[in-house]
Amino acid sequence: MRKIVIAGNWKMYKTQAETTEFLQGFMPELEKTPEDREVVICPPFTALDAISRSLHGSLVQLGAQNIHWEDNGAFTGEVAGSMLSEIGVRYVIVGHSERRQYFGETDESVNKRLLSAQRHGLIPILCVGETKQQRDAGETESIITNQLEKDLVNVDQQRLVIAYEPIWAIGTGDTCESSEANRVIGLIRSQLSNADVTIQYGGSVKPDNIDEIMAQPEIDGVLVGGASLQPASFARIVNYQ
Ligand SMILES: O=C(CO)COP(=O)(O)O
Repeated sequence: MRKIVIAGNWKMYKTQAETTEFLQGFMPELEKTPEDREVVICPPFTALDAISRSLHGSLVQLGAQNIHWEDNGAFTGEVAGSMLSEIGVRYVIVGHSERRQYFGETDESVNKRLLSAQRHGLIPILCVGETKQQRDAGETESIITNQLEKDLVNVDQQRLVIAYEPIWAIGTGDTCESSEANRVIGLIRSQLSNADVTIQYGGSVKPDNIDEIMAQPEIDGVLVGGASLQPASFARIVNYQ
C-alpha cells in the first residue's frame, strides 16, 4: 500500500516565534484529519528543535530541508544526519531545485545526501523536475529519467519519497495540470524498482486545487511551499477530500 504524505516546505520563512504562532492555529485543525495520511512540516533548521517539542505525541512528523553527506567534519554551514535524527527529524528534503539552482547541488551530491539520510534512519524526499525551457523542448521525460538514474544509485527504494516538482510551477501560481502531473508521476513510477514508493506533486499547490490533485491515481501526496505557511491554507490542504 502506498502511503500518502502531505508535506510543507517552509523554505527560508518563519522564526521560532512565528513557528509557535503557526502551530497554535494549525494543530487544532488536525482533529478532523483522516488517519490515512502523514503530515510533515519542514521548517528552517533553527525552528526544528522548537517544533519537535510541540509536535511530540502528535500525528505531525518533522522534516528538514537539507542534510550533508558526511557524518561530521570541517564543513562550515552544513548539518549532519545524526544532528537531525537526535531531535526527532524523520524526513529530509534532498535535491530541491532551489538547492540545485542556487547552491550548486549536482546529481552526484544529491545521491550522497540521499545515502546519508538513509544511513541515519531518515526518509529522504527526493525532488526532481524540469525547467520551462526543457519542457518546451520536449525534454521532460529525458531530464527526469536522467535525474532518477543518477540520484538513486544504491538508494534503498523502500525508504524513499519522491516529489515531482516542475520548476516552472514553483512559486508561480502556474500549477501543472493535474492530469499531466499524474502522467509524469506514472512515468517516474515505471522507472523505479519499488512501485510502492510514495510520489508527491509539488508546485503552486493551493487549497483550491488540492482536491483535484489528490484525486489523481498516481499522486500520493504533495510538497507545498507558499500555501503551507498559513495555518488555514495548510490545514485545508492536509484535510483534502
Ligand atoms: O518548491 C515547492 C515545494 O518544495 C513548491 O513551492 P510553491 O508551493 O510555493 O509553488
